[in-house]
Amino acid sequence: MAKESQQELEQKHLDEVMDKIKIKEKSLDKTIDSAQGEARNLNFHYLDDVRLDYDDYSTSMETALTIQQQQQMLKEREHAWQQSTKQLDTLQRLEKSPYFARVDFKEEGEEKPETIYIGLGSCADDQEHFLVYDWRAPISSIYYDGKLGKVTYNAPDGERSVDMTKKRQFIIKNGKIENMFDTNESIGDQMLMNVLNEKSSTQMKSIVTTIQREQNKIIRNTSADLLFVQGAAGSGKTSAIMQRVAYLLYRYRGNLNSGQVIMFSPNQLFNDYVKNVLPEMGEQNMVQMTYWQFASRRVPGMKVENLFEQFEDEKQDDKVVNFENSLDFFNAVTRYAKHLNKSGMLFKNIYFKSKKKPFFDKEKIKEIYYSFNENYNLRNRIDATQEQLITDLNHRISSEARKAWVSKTIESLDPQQLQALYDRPDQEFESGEKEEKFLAKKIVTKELKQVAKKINHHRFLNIRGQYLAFLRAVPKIVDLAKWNISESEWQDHIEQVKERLRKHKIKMSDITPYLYLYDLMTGRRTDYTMRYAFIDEIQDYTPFQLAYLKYNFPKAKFTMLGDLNQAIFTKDASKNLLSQISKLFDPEKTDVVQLTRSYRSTKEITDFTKQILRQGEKIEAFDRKGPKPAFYKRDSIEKEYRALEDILTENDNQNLTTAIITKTLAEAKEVAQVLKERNIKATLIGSANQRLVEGTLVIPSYLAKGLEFDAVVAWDVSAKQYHELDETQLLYTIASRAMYKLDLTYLGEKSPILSSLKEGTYINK
Ligand SMILES: Nc1ncnc2c1ncn2[C@@H]1O[C@H](COP(=O)(O)OP(=O)(O)OP(=O)(O)O)[C@@H](O)[C@H]1O
Repeated sequence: MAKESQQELEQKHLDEVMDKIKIKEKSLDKTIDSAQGEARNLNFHYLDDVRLDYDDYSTSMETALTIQQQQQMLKEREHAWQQSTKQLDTLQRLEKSPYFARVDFKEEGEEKPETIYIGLGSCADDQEHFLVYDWRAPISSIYYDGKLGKVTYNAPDGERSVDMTKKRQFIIKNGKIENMFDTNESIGDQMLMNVLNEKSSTQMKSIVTTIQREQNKIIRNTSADLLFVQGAAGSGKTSAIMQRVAYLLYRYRGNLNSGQVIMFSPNQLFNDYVKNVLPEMGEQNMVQMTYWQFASRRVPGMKVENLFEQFEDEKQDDKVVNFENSLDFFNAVTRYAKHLNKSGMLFKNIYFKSKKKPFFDKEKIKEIYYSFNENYNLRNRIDATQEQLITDLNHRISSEARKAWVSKTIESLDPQQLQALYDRPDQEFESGEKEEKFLAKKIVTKELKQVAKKINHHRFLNIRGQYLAFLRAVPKIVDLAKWNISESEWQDHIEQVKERLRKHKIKMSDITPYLYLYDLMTGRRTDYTMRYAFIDEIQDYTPFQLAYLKYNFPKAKFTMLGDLNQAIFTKDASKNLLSQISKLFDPEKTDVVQLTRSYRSTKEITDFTKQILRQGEKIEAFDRKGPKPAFYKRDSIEKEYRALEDILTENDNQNLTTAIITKTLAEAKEVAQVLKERNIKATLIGSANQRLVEGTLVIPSYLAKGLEFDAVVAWDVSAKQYHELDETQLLYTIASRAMYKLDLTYLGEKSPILSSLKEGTYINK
């Protein structure tokens, strides 16, 4: 049959489905209205029906039962109502474009193929016959996974095999089939091309209709404890995670909710960028935070080095930092904490009234702490110490009541305050002395509450001191020579940490060991609620941080995604990250997936950017055409700015959104300022707390992570700016943000990192 008439038939089917959806919507609307009405009614009569008669004991039991029954009914109604609203929500999403694919397949032994349509949600007609299958349903997997012929998928009762006879894709807009393709490939390139040709936006899009086979593997993996995805820039790692979360929430619905899924993302801007993907698929967003937020909310009194400081601090890459980021160091903390069970725990005095004489002396606390036998672990020890201190505190109430400050306090009270101390207004006492004793006790008990609070909050622990003591003990635990660190270098480091702690500051490389030590010392309970943890841009994490995350979320399965070529914080140390991480997980339960095809950029840009990476990493370009990347060599800053102006005008004329990406924040500020003076509208993204907006942006490299733009201007890629070999990853990250057009300006000499590009893969302008 000609495509035309096929399309007519499909349009007819589509019209029928849409009609049925509309009818369903109407009936659901009614159900919701009446459920709401009933709930309201129930609430309204609630107070009438429940006659609260608590004075009479015999009826109070009855009252309680009535309340319970009423509440149960309300809950059920509410549940039905919620179900219906959820369904209505799905239908409304399906209404305009109910599905995007069709597959025909024959079950074994069957003659006639079955046809199913796949869309963003499921919908069945009144006879419970599915009009549309959710893309996450087991059977839908064959659409993404296989070619025509024999294919298998995982049904709830195990693997099933079917013969797929047709695979058809639709582009449907407002109820009309605009185009359709029959394909044998996983997902036809034509459909993908259509999607990829769309313009960039400030919000990430869902890729449901064109998920690729390799990506599907990531999305539907349920067996691995650690799923590690190494993927080139633009290969859809982030997109795949978002789809995976949606998939998991569907697959385990009823048992898994979005609050049990956590995602660590590179920065707040990025969170903003992806925030609509899940809601558009009808799911709630997971818990999302940056590692910095995760760490710093635990230490409210301290200033943790932030992204900006971390990036702009030149000395980041030294050997001490590398050591502190390692698993060796993690193990050192673990060993040190174990040893604390025998000795070495430090304590602080607890003061009350007098600043000179402690109320509880640290030596005394230590004695209590170590008085418990060896079977105690650190957590029990702290609990038992806390209990003992509270008991001691209570014993000291009488002796404290005899102190001078107490009678002075009583004298200073006004009649009202004094009155408030009595149990009853007309309380009588045998003698004045007894009365005074009574009041003194009251005052002391009240005042000692501060001490009790300190005890209960474990203020007797000396966490900072303990961290420093640990650092001092490190040379005894680890052979520092192995890390090429001398005794005196280590001592210097300790002094620096000490000095920073004194100012309530801590570096990124110290905060995680600090928290880990604290957790072990106090036996803080780790987070058992999280079932899935996602870590994007894994290359910017240290093995220590990953080990800590694993410790902190013991029940979670991990999905880690990254591109070791984009390590802009950990640089070369990231190269052996994978081998370090794999030590943390059972190898049997670790799956590694490689994504090599890059979807973000045109072939011209991908072919250009991959040359920046010397090792000739496996990166395949997707065959989409665009202009070749262009270099603008200029010999004065004025001319460089003029070139920038020309590029921006050209991009504007082509309706492309441009991001000017600079190396540092200071540069970004400067470029934004100059553009302003020249009356060119551009928004400076100077902090991760800002919003992405439409129009031209000026943004420093480390904030551009994970984002993408129609056009990128890599500002000043001169030899002066990028000269270290380990800045390769940085340049690669910048250049690979471009989807369609990439321009690179520089003053004087081009960076040596860009010197061996093949001729013909770029132009000079
Ligand atoms: N299967 C797909 N269908 C359509 N578009 C896709 C697909 N996979 C990826 N893309 C698109 O490619 C672009 C890059 O995807 P994404 O940001 O997820 O890649 P990434 O691997 O996280 O990149 P990076 O590491 O560089 O940040 C996005 O615009 C995304 O929509």
